[in-house]
Amino acid sequence: MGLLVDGKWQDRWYDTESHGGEFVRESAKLRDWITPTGAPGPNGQRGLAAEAGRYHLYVSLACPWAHRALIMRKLKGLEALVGVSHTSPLMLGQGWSYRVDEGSSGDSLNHVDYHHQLYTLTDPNYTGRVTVPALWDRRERRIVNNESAEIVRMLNTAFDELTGSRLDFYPDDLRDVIDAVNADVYDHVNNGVYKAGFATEQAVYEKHFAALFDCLDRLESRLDGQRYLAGEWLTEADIRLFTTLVRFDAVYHGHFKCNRQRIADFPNLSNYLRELYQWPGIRDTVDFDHIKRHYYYSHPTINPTRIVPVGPELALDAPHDRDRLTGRGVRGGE
Ligand SMILES: N[C@@H](CCC(=O)N[C@@H](CS)C(=O)NCC(=O)O)C(=O)O
Repeated sequence: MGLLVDGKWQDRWYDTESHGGEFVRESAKLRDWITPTGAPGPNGQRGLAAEAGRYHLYVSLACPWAHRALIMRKLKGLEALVGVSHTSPLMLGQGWSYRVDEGSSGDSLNHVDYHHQLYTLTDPNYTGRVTVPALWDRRERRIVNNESAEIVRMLNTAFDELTGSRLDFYPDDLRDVIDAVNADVYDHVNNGVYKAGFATEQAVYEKHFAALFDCLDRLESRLDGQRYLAGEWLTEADIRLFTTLVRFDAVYHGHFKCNRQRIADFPNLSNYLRELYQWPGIRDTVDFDHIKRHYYYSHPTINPTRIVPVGPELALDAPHDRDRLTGRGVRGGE
């Protein structure tokens, strides 16, 4: 694991020491947008036109951020239009790799061995962390965007003319509620598990542990009276929570020491997790072998033996009770 400095790869673990034991996530740097016509993005970002076959997603099947993009690609019917390559689950000295012998799909597009090479193809002097997901433009041979929250939004709308999909995971009238839930879930759950797990000071770990479970308690209550996070419609807020929940009992509970409870111990969250896991298409995007091998094998500061636990048994295919609440599916699909 490491990062690029002036285009040179350096094998370095996160620097928590200069932040008092805190893991501080770096903001994504590549922020262009795909739009239907190539018009600028919502905040004036450089726009690139949606075209069949032009863009390619580089993901890790282990990564919760990349997983958001994979789910959106699936649910929006983009599989024939946007290709995918996945890394090996093992993120070692050279970071994410496309070594087929280590479980990657390989990179049939650019034939790189390591994900950082895609960043230096984009900018030979790139400085920063080298993360998945990355959305690649085959025409300009560069990464368009490496922020999953934005990739999800682009996939939600940019290709609709080409696919005919009318599903809307970020409807106008629900944006305020989605944005508010996302902010809470991002800080305390999606990133919260990392802040607890990568902390190198006891007090820092305990602070993030408490904030994580306070947020899970809030979500548990919220989901008692409504089917999805924004109400009766499944939205991107649910997809963003799902990718952390589905990894929780298998990885975050043990590896990141987020062990006040398992998700299986929260009646509403566990039923909600099962409903989403069973949602047509979603189960196919979940790979527990990659998930478990990645975390337990790639973080030697946390798990130096690299032993990957065998359990737990997960019952994600068991029936759920969410039909007791009104659910209307995804907006646009009615
Ligand atoms: N803000 C980014 C974060 C992505 C991210 O941190 N991905 C992790 C994998 S789960 C990664 O590639 N980490 C490598 C590193 O930090 O060096 C996003 O949501 O797209």
